[in-house]
Amino acid sequence: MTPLFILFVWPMRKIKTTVEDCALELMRHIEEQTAEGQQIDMLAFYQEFTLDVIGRIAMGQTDSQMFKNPILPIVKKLFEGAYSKLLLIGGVLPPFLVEIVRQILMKKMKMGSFRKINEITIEAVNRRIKQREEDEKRGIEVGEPQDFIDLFLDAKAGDVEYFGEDNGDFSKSTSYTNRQLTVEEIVGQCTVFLIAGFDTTALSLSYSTFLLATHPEIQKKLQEEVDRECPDPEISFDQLSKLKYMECVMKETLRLYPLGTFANSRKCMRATILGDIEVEPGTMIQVDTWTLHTDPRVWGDDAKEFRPERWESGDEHFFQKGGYIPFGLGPRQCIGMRLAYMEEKMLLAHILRRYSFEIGEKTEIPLRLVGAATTQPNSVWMKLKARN
Ligand code: HEM
Repeated sequence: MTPLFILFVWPMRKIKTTVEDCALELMRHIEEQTAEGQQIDMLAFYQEFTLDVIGRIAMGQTDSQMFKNPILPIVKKLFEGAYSKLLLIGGVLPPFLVEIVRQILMKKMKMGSFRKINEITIEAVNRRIKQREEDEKRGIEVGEPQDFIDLFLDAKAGDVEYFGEDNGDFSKSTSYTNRQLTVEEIVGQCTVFLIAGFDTTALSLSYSTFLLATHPEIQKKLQEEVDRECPDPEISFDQLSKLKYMECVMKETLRLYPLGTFANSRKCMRATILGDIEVEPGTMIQVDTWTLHTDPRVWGDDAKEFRPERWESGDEHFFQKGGYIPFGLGPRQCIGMRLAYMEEKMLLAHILRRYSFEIGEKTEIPLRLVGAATTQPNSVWMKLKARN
């Protein structure tokens, strides 16, 4: 079953309030921890932020858990573990080996970090079911959904989008349903959101931060836009949509530092010719997103440069050429894209109104990239200079 429907029925405007709450909470921590001019590792701060957002919209968390969230070290382990490497090579293995890798992963998932995350989510879902039962006994009607758990509990069969084993051309995930979800399935869905939405967005924010600090003229132009479009203490949904240069910065960041690229893999369902290569049905194809995103035939001679302006005249031509796939492509494209962009815009706007990112002695230049399932910088230490 695809979690696709959930981000359609959940109004982004409602999520905006939660995202801004989390952004303001992070601002308090930033202020506290940089008060004496200390440098901070922005990667760690962004992970606190994105986990808080996902925790509050998908995991039944009711208030901020920043810098005290017991789930954080567990989730981080998921991305460091040996099985994230298995996940990575899974995309390029022959089908019979993919099945073996899948079995190993399933076994691993029943142990360790996944088990702990599952336990926490099961508890949250059961708590919500109990709460609803008690409310019903007291004659209290089910109100507006507060988060994804409510939406999943309310979902009827007709709400669920279907994707079969394949769509004729390629296949990816395989399961689907036509009935109300069980607790196990709801827990599975929430866990998918956690895993897919936590690290990716934190990393994208980290890379943007690094690029802004190393390109002060671009940071200044972005600050001018934020000052102009977001003059009030609270940033509205409409103000966010006016941050056009910010969008260019985010797109350019994901071009130079694509994430979760292992997910850009597909099983070929029909005999196909790619360039001068014949691809047999059943072959697993792994797209090399890093190379694609810096191909001079698509991007020009300055392909390796950070130049957000290249997006200012629209992006259709890049998509038409198939040269830009940070969120994948087709029916299984990332469903969290709008959420990720909103989180990034909201947080960066709040930070850049108050501070400028500056390189400090601890900043690693160039970034030291580590990891497996998602490539990530080892750290993104920054000085945050208060603006006048
Ligand atoms: C900058 C942040 C993000 C990046 C770069 C990113 C990237 C990707 C990529 C490359 C895929 C594979 C798409 C494909 O196979 O065509 C994917 C899938 C997915 N992403 Fe994201 N993602 C981000 C944020 C999020 C967030 C915030 C969420 C949810 C809270 C999310 C949820 C998902 C889910 C559920 C899938 C699987 C979709 C499916 O198979 O139907 N992602 N993402």
